[in-house]
Amino acid sequence: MRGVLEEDMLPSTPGKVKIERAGAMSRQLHRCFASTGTMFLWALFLVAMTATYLSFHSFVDTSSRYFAASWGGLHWERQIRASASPRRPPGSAEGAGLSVLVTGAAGFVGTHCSLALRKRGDGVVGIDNFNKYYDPSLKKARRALLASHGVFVVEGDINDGRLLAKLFDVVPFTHVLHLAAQAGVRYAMENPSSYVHSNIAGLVSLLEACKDADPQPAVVWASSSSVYGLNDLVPFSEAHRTDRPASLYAATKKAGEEITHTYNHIYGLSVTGLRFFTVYGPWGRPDMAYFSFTRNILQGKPITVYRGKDHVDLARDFTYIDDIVRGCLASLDTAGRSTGTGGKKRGPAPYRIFNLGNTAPVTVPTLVSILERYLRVEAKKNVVEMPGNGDVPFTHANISLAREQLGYKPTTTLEMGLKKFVRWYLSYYGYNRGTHTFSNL
Ligand SMILES: O=C(O)[C@H]1O[C@H](OP(=O)(O)OP(=O)(O)OC[C@H]2O[C@@H](n3ccc(=O)[nH]c3=O)[C@H](O)[C@@H]2O)[C@H](O)[C@@H](O)[C@@H]1O
Repeated sequence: MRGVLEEDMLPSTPGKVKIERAGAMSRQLHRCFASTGTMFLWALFLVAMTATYLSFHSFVDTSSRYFAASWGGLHWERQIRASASPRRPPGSAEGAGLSVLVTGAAGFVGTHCSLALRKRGDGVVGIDNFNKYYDPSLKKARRALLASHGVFVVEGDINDGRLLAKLFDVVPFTHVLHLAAQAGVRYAMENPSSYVHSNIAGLVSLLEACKDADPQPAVVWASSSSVYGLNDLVPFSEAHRTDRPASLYAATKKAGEEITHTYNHIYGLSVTGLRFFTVYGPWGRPDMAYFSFTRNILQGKPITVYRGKDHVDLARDFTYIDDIVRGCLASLDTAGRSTGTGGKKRGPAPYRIFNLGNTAPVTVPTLVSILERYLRVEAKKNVVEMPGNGDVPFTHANISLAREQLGYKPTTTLEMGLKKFVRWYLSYYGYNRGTHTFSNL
């Protein structure tokens, strides 16, 4: 048996129902659209409804973005433009001035480079996500320092493609100095995904924005001495093997070198990768040994000093921040143009990699004894064998290539650099206000 609904739908005589239904429909249509005037009104009504829907949708979209994000709006755009404008005097010997987007601007190297650029009259806009890998109040203090020199730092993540696209919309940046990263060699065992998030996904997101930008900026970015991994030829040269990383951190930096190469090859982005060697100095990173040793020594807490196999001391080619800043600025100045526009390559663009080290390695126990001298406190040392946590026994940079092509010439010994660091540390953390005086600094 067929159901009632089914019976209603099937004609008793094929063809009959069509005629009847067609007649009924035309009567209905006639009623609805009795005149062309009514049809016009209906059309007008539909257009108005569609327009209302679309504008409401775009209002919701835009306002939700502004409520959710700390960026956007006319005032924000004005701040970005002002910060990005070079302020070199017209006709100055250095030329028109760069307009640089600095990622990780509230970080250690980012802050120093942003200040140096601003001081010589370049335009700088920073971006930083102020994550909690180490004390965010130090990052906020660096941001305040930058603000006092007219450098605006956007709070945002390099994984936010819409934010990056907006920044490039507002400013035709000539250069990107990409320093945002998840740093630290040993922390990669605790939180591996943070390295993939910042050093791989974040890097790709940034390069996508750079290749889409018109004009495309030249990109200078921070790789790491850790890419040399298990290489034991010294001093480390750019021509040596870098396919045996010892930590996930190093592996993400090495991946970054390969990823930037593809963007150079496919899209004509000018790329310079800088392999930094254990950078230290004022406003530095609290997770690094020289910084945490200083804190613990002053607080009377023990420090752990790692030692290599067969009781061999570990050594690092510690490089002072001012030398690194000079290397970064020279890289920006000599970068050469990206050749693509709107994601299309127009010709080959430079792809460079440089070691930026001090080329004078110092052992970790020597680092400790310099700090003890400046702090006038003997450290409580726990000497333990280096755990298998991604560390390498020594680093030592060959800097001939950077010297030749960038004019890079580090001038600060660890002794001199630590003196400046300790002076800053004592003042920043208020040690000089009490009864302590450090007249030796
Ligand atoms: O050159 C680089 O590419 C890297 O330099 C540093 O990494 P690292 O050299 O390991 O710097 P520290 O963490 O300050 O360690 C310096 C030395 O002190 C040793 N150390 C560290 C911590 C500790 O508690 N005890 C200790 O003896 C380490 O084994 C190492 O030999 C940075 O943390 C990385 O972000 C950077 O990429």
